[in-house]
Parts: sequence; C-alpha cells; structure tokens
Amino acid sequence: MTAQANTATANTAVPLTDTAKTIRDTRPLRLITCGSVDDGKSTLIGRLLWDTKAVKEDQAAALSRDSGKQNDLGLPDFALLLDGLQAEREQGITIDVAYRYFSTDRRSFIVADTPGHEQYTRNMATGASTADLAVLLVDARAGLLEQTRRHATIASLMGIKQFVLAVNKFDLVAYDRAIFERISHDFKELALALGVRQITAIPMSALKGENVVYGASSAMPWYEGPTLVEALELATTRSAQAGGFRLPVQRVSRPGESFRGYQGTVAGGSIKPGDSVAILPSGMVANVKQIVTFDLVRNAAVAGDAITLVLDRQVDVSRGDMIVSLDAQPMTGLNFDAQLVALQPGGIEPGKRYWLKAGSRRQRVTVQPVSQLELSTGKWKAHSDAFAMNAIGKVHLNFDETAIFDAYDQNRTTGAFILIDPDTNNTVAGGMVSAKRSDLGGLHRDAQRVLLSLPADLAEELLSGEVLSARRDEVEIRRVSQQQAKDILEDLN
Ligand SMILES: Nc1nc2c(ncn2[C@@H]2O[C@H](COP(=O)(O)OP(=O)(O)OP(=O)(O)O)[C@@H](O)[C@H]2O)c(=O)[nH]1
Repeated sequence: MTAQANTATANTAVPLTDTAKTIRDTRPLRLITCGSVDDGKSTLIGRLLWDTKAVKEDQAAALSRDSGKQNDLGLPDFALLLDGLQAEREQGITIDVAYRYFSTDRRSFIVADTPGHEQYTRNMATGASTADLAVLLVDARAGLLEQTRRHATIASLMGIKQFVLAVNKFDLVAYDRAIFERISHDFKELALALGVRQITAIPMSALKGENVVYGASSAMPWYEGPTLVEALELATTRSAQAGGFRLPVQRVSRPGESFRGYQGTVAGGSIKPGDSVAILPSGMVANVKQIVTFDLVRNAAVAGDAITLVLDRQVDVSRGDMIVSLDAQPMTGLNFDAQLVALQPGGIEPGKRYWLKAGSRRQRVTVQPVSQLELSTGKWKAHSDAFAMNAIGKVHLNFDETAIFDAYDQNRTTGAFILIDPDTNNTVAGGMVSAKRSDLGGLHRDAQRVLLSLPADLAEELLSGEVLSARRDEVEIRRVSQQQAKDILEDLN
C-alpha cells in the first residue's frame, strides 16, 4: 500500500518536472519594484535574492561582515545587498535603477529596483519601459500614498498590465486582516481606473521573509493566496511584439564603392532577404538583398538584433530614417497625440520648441497640453497651461517635418520619445505616442505654411478670398467632410 502510494507520488511528479522545464525555457520575467521611500523595496529585493539563493557565497560573507547592524532576527541587513552605488549609502536613498537576477526551479527573473524618491520618477519610467509586471510596495501602516498612485499610473502608461501589490511591514500592524482588506480594496479601485485587470495583493513582511518566497501560515492563517514568488511564477511575459519590421537607421556604412549598408538595431518585427521595405520619411521602396552582422551573412533578423541591411538598389537613406516593412508601416505625419511625464523642475511649456528624440531621430517639436491626470481621482482634467514637474499629461505634438511613430501599445521602442530642452540640453519629459492626428489635421501653422482642413466648398471659397489667394503657394488644403470639420473645431476649442 505504502509502495503504491509512493509510486503514485512519483508518477505525478514527472509531468510537473516537465512543466517546470517548459516554463524555464521561456524568457525571464522582467519586473519593477516601486513605492515610496522606506516602504522596504531594498529589503524586499534583498530578501528575494537571499531566499532564492541568488546571493553568491562571497557576497553573503561580505554582507555578514558589512552589516554590523544586523536586524533583530540576527539576519543581515538585506537592503545593503542592493547598495550598488556608494553614493546611495551616503545619501541613504536609492538613486539609480539597478537590475538584479534571480531564479526558482520554474523560472528566472530580472528585477529593476527603481527609486522611490520623488525626483527620480525618470528612473522609474526607465525601469517600467521594459517590465512585464510591477510590484508596488506600500507600508501597511500608511496605505496608499500619492507616490504609490503616481508609480502605478506611470507603470500602466508604460504598458504594464500586471500588478502585484505588496502590503509590506505587516508584522508592524499585528497581521491585521482588516488593514490588508482595506488597502487592497483601495488599490484594486486605482488599478481598475488605470485599466489594469491582473492584480494580486499580498500581505507580507520583507524583513521576516513572510509571503516573499516562503509562506507565513502561522502569522496569517487567514491568507490563502500566493507568496510573491508564486505570483511571479504564474505571471505572463509580454509576447514579443509582432507588428511590422522597424529599423531606425543609426549609421550608413560605406566601406567601399561596392558596398552600402544601413546599420541599426531592429526595433520590431523581423526581416529576411527578398522582403520589400519602405524607407521613411521619403517613402522610397526597395528589397532586402543581404543582412549582415559583424562578419556573418544572416538569413533573417528579429527585434533586438544589431544588423547592417543591404538593399537591392540605390536609394537615399540617412541617419534618422526608418526602414520598415512595406505592408505594415508606422504612422507618419506632422501631428500626433501623446502622453508624457514632465521630469524637470522647469516643467513643460506650451508652444516652446523642444528637441524630440526617438531612436536615432531628432526633430523640432512644439507641445500643446490638452489634459492632466489628477492622481487623487485617476481622472484626466482639461489643462492647457504648462505642466509642472512630475505631472502626467496628454498633449498634441506638432512637428515642422514629418515624424514617424508607432502607437506605444503597438511598439514600445518606436512609440516612445524623450523631449530635450534646447537651452539646457536636459531631458525634460519622457513620452509615449498614442495616435496620429493629421487625419483630421486641424489647423497647423508655422512660418512657412498654413494647413487647413475644410469641406471642399469652404476650401474653394477661402482660397478665392483676398487674403489667401495671394499666398496660395503657402497653403495646403485638406478637403474633409462637414462632420470632420466640426470635429476639428471642437478639438481646437
Ligand atoms: N518591521 C519591518 N521593517 C521593514 C520591513 N521591510 C523593510 N523594513 C525596514 O524599513 C526600512 C526601510 O527599508 P528599505 O528596504 O531601505 O526601504 P526602501 O523602500 O528600499 O527605501 P529607499 O531605498 O530609500 O527608497 C528599513 O529600516 C527596513 O529594515 C518589514 O517587512 N517589516
């Protein structure tokens, strides 16, 4: 009987091991941790690394030596593990994004430790742009703070669709279930307002290691959910972005008369010799003759590969252009809708000319604020003035020359940009494009041109009028329906 039971156990173990192997073969899960200063992020990550045995022996020895002040459980100070930067110890706050690696039998993980201090919103956005999941920490004694709301909002804007709420320091609130329920309820409301549906809330003590890697059944018998690591093992990685081929051209390589290649890192899709491509913004068309990496000729390239592309005909391509699949092209135009986060004390001024940098492309742009996110309610409020630092806003971007973007939710590389202040050279905003506006166009005006979108009859009337007939060359008319014209006017108001 006992032997049979043993066999049964052994049998069921086999498929489990197989599953574990399959999961292990997949890409690592990338996560960010965020929260306010002192919520315990460093302690949590230190605990994750320690309990999953990601800490090497020499590091562990150094830690025991270093950590003169062991905590009251006689364990090393886990936060010290995270002290990548000397400056951090001096200032007592985390000041840069640090990436850490750990794994369980089922999966491997890359965690970006992003700082909680208000002025480092930019680093948080950096960590979030590649993450599959965000772990948001709150101190059980404090509940949700404005900083938690800000970080959850940035994470969702950056395309993260899975959140774990770590209600930390639960040992300090006597493992009170009512507190957990109140905080997780508040958080679920916030997450739903942000459009995030995959939410796991976990009561934990990073310091004591409860519900991080190991459970805490004696302290919280009422909690039946997963530990943090179990939740992470079950999370899904963002599937590789499908979409069309994108190669932002970083360099044109011309080692000799007979060879001309376009170099860059593939930012989306895949390509193989024979595929047809368009070169943007010119719109010229060619076929791929060869794909070269270092000294190898390849028969295909995918997102993330650094390649040199050789085309089958002479075309004019320069740095900042984008080579894209002919049949799945990005948006091109002068006007786009975007969301951005203001990163500098000077904020973002309406109408000021900034440099916009997207990949290898840099162009002039003006920003017109449309609305601002009110963090306390999660609602967008109309806002046409300057954005203060840390504000999250929706804007119209108006370019002098054709810009090329994918929507950020289609492609996180070709949909993202930064704004640079030409006076100071500081990066003043990070942003994501949501859509192109030039289908409606509205009224666009700069020194050279006037662009009008009007119904055909009105367009003719206007052009024959005294003012515009003399300046006909400078005017571009887009003929639109009455309804579209009405939408444009509403949009402008
Ligand atoms: N009692 C208790 N204390 C904790 C827990 N987690 C962290 N702490 C303590 O809270 C303090 C702050 O923890 P850190 O890990 O440094 O916080 P942080 O969020 O990384 O802070 P910054 O790096 O400054 O952003 C430290 O004294 C920790 O020992 C916990 O679960 N229980």
